[in-house]
Amino acid sequence: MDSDSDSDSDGSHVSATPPRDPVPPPPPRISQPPPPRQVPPVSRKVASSSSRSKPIAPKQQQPPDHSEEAPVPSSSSPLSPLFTNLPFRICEPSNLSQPTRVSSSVSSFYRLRRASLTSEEKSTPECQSDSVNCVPELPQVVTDPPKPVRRKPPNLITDSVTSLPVKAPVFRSGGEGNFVKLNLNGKRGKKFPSKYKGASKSRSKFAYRGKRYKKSEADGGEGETLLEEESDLQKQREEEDDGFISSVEDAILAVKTEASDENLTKLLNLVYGYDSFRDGQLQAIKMVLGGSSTMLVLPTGAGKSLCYQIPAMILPGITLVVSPLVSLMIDQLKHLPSVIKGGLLSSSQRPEEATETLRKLKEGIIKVLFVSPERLLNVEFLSMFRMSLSVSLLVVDEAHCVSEWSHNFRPSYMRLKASMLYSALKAECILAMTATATTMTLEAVMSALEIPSTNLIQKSQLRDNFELSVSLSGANRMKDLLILMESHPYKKIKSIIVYCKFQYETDMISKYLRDNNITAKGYHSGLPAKDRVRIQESFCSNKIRVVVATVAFGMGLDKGDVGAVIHFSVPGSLEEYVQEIGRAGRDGRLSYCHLFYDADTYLKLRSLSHSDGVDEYAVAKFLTHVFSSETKQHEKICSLVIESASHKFDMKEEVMQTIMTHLELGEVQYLRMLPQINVCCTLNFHKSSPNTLAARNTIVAAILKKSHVKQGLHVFDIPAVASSIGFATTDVLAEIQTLKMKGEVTYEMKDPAFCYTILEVPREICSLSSHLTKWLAEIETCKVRKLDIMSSAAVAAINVSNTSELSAGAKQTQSLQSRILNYFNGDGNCDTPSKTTQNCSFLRADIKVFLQSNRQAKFTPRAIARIMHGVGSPAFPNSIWSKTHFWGRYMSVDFSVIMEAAQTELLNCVDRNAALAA
Ligand SMILES: Nc1ncnc2c1ncn2[C@@H]1O[C@H](COP(=O)(O)OP(=O)(O)OP(=O)(O)O)[C@@H](O)[C@H]1O
Repeated sequence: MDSDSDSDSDGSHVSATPPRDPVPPPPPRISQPPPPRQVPPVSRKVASSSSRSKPIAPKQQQPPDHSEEAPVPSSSSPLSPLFTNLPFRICEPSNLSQPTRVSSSVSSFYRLRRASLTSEEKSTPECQSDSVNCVPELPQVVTDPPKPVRRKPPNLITDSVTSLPVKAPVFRSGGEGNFVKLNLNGKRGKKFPSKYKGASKSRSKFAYRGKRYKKSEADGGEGETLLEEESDLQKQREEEDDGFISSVEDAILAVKTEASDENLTKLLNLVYGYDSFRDGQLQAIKMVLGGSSTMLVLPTGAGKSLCYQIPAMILPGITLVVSPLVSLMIDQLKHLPSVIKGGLLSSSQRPEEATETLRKLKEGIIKVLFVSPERLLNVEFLSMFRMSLSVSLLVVDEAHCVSEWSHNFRPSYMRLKASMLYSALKAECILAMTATATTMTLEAVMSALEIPSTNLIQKSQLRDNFELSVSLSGANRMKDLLILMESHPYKKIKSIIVYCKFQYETDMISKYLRDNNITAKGYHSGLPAKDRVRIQESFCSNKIRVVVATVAFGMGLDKGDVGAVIHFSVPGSLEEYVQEIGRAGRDGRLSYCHLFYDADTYLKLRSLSHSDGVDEYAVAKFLTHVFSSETKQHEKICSLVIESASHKFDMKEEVMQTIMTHLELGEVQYLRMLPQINVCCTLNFHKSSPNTLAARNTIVAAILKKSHVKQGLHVFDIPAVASSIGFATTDVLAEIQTLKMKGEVTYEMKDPAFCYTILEVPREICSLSSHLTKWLAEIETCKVRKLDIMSSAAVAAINVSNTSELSAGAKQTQSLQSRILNYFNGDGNCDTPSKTTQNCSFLRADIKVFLQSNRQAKFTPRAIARIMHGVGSPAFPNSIWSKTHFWGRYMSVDFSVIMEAAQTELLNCVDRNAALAA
């Protein structure tokens, strides 16, 4: 497989349908519809009065830190044998402190999971023996778990990295299992019995009698008596739950009357079982309850979700949560406390599921709705809010995605401009949340969402329970990984994530680990959704010790006892690094994060950073096509077939989407984007004749007019049909679907396309394309710089381990921590010298030979530079061009240097051809 083509850039392809619950949810018990709005008496000055919250500092250029800089070691440099430079503290287990026990009242959770199974499911062998197999594949759209979950784990995560060196290690034996919500063991119940000790009297009684009942029934004994007892217990349980719900209602009412610390803490304790809020949580909740839009920056695993869940219980209207990944939404939906009814809407859902969610939303059953940015601003969705629903709070999760200067910019997030959100959704308040944003990113996000600089709550972006280490690696990286995993402390850690860059690596490494008796599975976005769910759940229930994954795994993963995160390759940025190590130590205990630094991989990733770059004339050609003469009619629905356009303009789909979104949301609104659909439809009429149907159906009549007949089938363009009768493309699609249900037609769709209508034609395509190209070039440069900064931090940590008195582990942790904190507190733009070469004597000669041997192709300087860097593009795919002798040969030479040389050689070539022709 080609390495760059299967790189998981960000996991955005991850999509899965939410799990379907085996039993239909009981009707909601919390008062519905939502009570009338009562604004709690919270001071709106909360943010400014807090000593911790601070306004965004003005942009600061980080001084270059050359003292720790080192030349990138060549991959051919000899490897230090058996990790002589491994920075771990090697201690005998006897010297280590005992694992911190986290008390967790899990019996109610177990009961909840059991209760949600039908009796047949409870008795299936899978359910008895393998909880993973019991996990439904298709998640249910609306959560309505039958029983409340009450847990009481401690508040372990501290707020900031203040004291260095790192805390004394708390030895992780791994025997405690998973203390957090993703634990699905509850289905099987085998791992929990010892924990029932701490459960309430009535619950342990229930668990015990349940067993007795089964046993005596099997014996053919006193079934009836036991049935009575069981029904008594059922009643008792219901009374208990009614009591619980009314206590929650009372606590909610108390907060509505006065949103005091005490009342909020009572509610927290009742619903979540936690004794206190973590740093930043209370402040954020009060801000939101007071109606102030807020930017919340807390480290990974600090409990950001709670900052919208609690307000959602209090505020009268709906809380909308925008998330970048469907898998993330599913996880968050699953983890809502039972007293909050949740739902999900995403573009990957089946229409019936979406309809059901919309119905529940209208009926007031759903209080928290997770929605993708694409869905959020679609016309149908918006009209529903305009007509009947009120949005009390709009949450932008992973808010850094709004900014093009973040590591994970999403064009669809550009749609979340505050002006649109306030006017289209009438959202009363916005809460933007992230764990990883530089000052520059925060400024961009807050400006887009119109959050005042005084409303920033920002804590340290790094937890202090990581031991961070880096070692130099190379051709023997897999062996190095195995040695690491067999050495202390890794060999005792029960839950480990290994991050790598390419999909093929996940399979290769997991197989290698399995061959060496380590239970491991590969995970990447190319796997079927069903397999991904299964792997994640096996990992969460500790059936798999190691998951070897691309970036597609882990965002939002809340498994408390992940004890180590290992980076098989250097991450693309410090943000990515912090997000990924953030999967470890969420239970507050010391966790270990090791990074294998390999210069070849760094160069390869640097080359890949150029795969989104575009040239001005390509952008101009693209714009000319978008605004071509056929598309200019007012209200005409235009379409751009993605695959052919991508090939024609040599632009990746995401780049075209970024440009289109900019044309919609930039200073001038040139166009309006419509839902992306397959535009080419081939229709086969079965029952009635086409003309009979057309006589009573406007859409069919339009289809007959606009289609051509090929082998008896009608082939047509959906936007063309829709435009001709002034309908939306979705109306045409819905009608075809209805006809199919009636047995009238069958159809096939192809050619996914961007659909849009033109609002204004740009007066000067040239200046617009120049502006767009400059902007895209800045994004490209920003991406490369982020990688350089990450690489430089890793190299500095390797070098620093030989230069001071501290132990290697502590020195490296300290070095990486300070780099990370400086980076996030500055504008993220530290001056890091590039590690690529600026000149190469044979480059021009090689380009010349390359051009001569490929006369038939139409190259651009960028296309040549990509080939020399071993990066495929839509018009020059790896499958064909990786066969050339020059593929990836100049990876170590700066991309712009190759582009320049290619430009000169291409001009020489044109001159030579002209001379020959003359
Ligand atoms: N006050 C608290 N006391 C104890 N545990 C808490 C508290 N608040 C949240 N938690 C727990 O912390 C864990 C992490 O919470 P959450 O998933 O919201 O983190 P996050 O900040 O969104 O992390 P990430 O950015 O990595 O997704 C959850 O298991 C949650 O229940």
